[in-house]
Amino acid sequence: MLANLWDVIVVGGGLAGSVISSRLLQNNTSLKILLIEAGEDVSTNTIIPYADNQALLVPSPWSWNDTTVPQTGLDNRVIPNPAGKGLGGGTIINSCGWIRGNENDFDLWASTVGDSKWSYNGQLPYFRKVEHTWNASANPEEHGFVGPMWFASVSSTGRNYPLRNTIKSAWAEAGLLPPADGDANDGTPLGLGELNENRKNGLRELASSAYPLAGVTVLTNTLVGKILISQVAGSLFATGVKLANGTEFYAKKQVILSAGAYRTPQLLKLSGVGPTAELNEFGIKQLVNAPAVGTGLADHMLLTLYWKLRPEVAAQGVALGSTNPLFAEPQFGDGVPADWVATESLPTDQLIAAITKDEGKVPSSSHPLLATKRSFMETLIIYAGASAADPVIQYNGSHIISTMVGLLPTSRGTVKLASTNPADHPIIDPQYFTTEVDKLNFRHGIQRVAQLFLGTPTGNATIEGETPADGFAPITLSSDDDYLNARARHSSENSYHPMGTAAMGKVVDNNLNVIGVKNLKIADTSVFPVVITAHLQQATYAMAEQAAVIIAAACKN
Ligand SMILES: Cc1cc2nc3c(=O)[nH]c(=O)nc-3n(C[C@H](O)[C@H](O)[C@H](O)COP(=O)(O)OP(=O)(O)OC[C@H]3O[C@@H](n4cnc5c(N)ncnc54)[C@H](O)[C@@H]3O)c2cc1C
Repeated sequence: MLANLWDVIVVGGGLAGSVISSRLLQNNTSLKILLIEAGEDVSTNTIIPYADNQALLVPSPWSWNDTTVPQTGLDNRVIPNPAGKGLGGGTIINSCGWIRGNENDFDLWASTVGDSKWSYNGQLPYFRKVEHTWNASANPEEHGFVGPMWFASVSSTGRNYPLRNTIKSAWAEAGLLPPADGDANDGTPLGLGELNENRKNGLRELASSAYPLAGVTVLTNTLVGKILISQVAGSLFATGVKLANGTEFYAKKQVILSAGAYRTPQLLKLSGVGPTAELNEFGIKQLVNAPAVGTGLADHMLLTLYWKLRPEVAAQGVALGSTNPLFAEPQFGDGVPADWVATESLPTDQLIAAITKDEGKVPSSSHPLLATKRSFMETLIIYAGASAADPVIQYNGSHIISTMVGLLPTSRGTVKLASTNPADHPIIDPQYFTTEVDKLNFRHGIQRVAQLFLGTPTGNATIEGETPADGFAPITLSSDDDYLNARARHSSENSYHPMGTAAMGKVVDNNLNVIGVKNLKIADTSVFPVVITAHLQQATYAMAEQAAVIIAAACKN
C-alpha cells in the first residue's frame, strides 16, 4: 500500500510536472516525491513517437479532447481544444516545434512582475540547460549542448524538400530574410528561420522520459480532485491532495500544481481559491478570494489556407502525396514537411490605429505592443496539402498549405467551472478574434501569404492560386478587409497554446507561491503573465527548470 505522507506532491505529470519532479530528486535524493497524473504512462506506446502519426493524436485517448464554447468572433463555431493527457502531458501529442520566442516577451514578463529572473537573460541559463542542440557550432551563449532535450533542424535530418529554396527565395522577394546570424531560435526570431523540432533520431521526446523519473513515485490514471488546504495559526497551508476517488495524500513541504492552463484553474477553484461569485454558484467554500483565477486566458489562433501548385510544378513531385519516391526515404518521416518559420511584426501605423480602436485612445510609444519589436505572426509553408473537409482536397501532391499562427493575441478569455466534478471539462472561452489588433494581425498575415504566392516572381511561378473554403472566392492581392475578416472567422482554429489563467503577479507571486496559501506553488503555462509569442514548449521547459530551483530552495526549510 502506498504511503500517504510525502515531502512534495506534484499534481500533473505533464511537461512542467515531469521536469520539476525529476530535477527535485536530482537535487536531493532523499526527497519523497509523489507525482500524480490523470492519464496513462505512454512510454512504450508505439503510435505516439512517430511524426507520421501526428494526425492520430488529436483527438485521441491521450488528449483531454476539450472544446471551446461557441466563439462569437469565429461565426459561433465550437473549436476543438486538445491538451495532453498522460505522463508527459502536452509533449505526448504536440507537434514538437522547438521555437524559443522573442526576448522582448520575457523582458516584458520581468518588468510586469518586477523581477529580473523572469527576463530573457534571467531565463537564458535555463534555456541552455534544457537543450541538446544538433548544431555543434551554435553560439554557446545562447544554446545548450548537453541538456536532456534533443532537437534537430530540417536540414540536419537530411530532409531535402524540393521546394526549400523556392520558398526561401519567394520570402526574400517578399522582403523577409533570415536573421543576420542565421539563428532565429536565440530570442530574435523576426525574419525567416529554419524549423527545429525536439525529436531524437526522428522520435518524439517526452518530457517524462528525457527527464528521468526513476526514484519519483508516479501514480498514473489517477485524477486529483482538489488541493487540501488547512488553517494553521491564522494562515492557510496546502497540506496535500484529495483524489477524485476520495483518497488523500499529504505533503510535509510543498504541493506543486502543474495541471496545465485549463485544469490548474479548475483545481484551484475546486479547492476554494477563486472568484467569489463563481465559487458561490457551485457551493464551494471560499478560502482565498482570487478573482484572477481562470481569467486572462490567451491562446494562439491558427488559420490554414490551401494553395494549388501550377500543374507543371506539381508534376515534379514537390509535395507529399505525389508519387515522388523521394518522400519514401525514411528521414522524411522525421518531422513536419516544412522548412521555414517566417516570423513578422505589424506595420506600426496600422497597429496604432487598431490599438486606438480597441482601447479608445491613441497609445503612447511605451505601449507594450509598440515599445519593442514584437512577433505578431508566424507563417509556415507545409508541403502537404490535404483536407477532407473544407475545402475538399485530395492528398495527391496538387496543393501546399500556409499555416498562420497569431502569436500575439490581445483577446483574452476565461476558464470556468462547469460543475464540482473534477472529471468534467471546464468551460473554455478563449474569445478568439474579438479585438481589432487580432483582426489586423490575421488580415495582414493573409495579405503577406498572398504577396508571397501571388505577388512575387518565384511564388507566382509556383502557385496557380488559392483553393478557397466553400462559398468564398479565392484570395487575391486586392482582397478587402471585410473579405479577409470573413475568411479568418470561417476557418480559424487554434494551435493549442493556452496560457495565463493563474498569472504571476495576480494568482502567484514571483516565486510561484499561490498568493494567500503557504506551501502551494503553480508551475505550468498558467503562470505566464504576458503572451509568449512562440509555441510554448521552450518557454515552459525553461520556466520549469527555474521553478525546480525555486522549489528545491523552499524544500530546505
Ligand atoms: C496538439 C498540441 C500540439 C502542440 N504543438 C506544440 C509544438 O509544436 N511546439 C510547442 O512548443 N508547443 C506545442 N504545444 C504546446 C505544449 O505542448 C504545451 O504548451 C505544454 O505541454 C504545456 O505544459 P504544461 O506543463 O503547462 O501542461 P501539460 O503538459 O498539458 O501538463 C499538464 C498535465 O496535468 C495532467 N492533469 C490535468 N489535470 C489533472 C488532474 N486533475 N489530476 C492529475 N493530473 C492532471 C494532464 O493530464 C497533463 O499531463 C502543443 C500542444 C498540443 C496539445
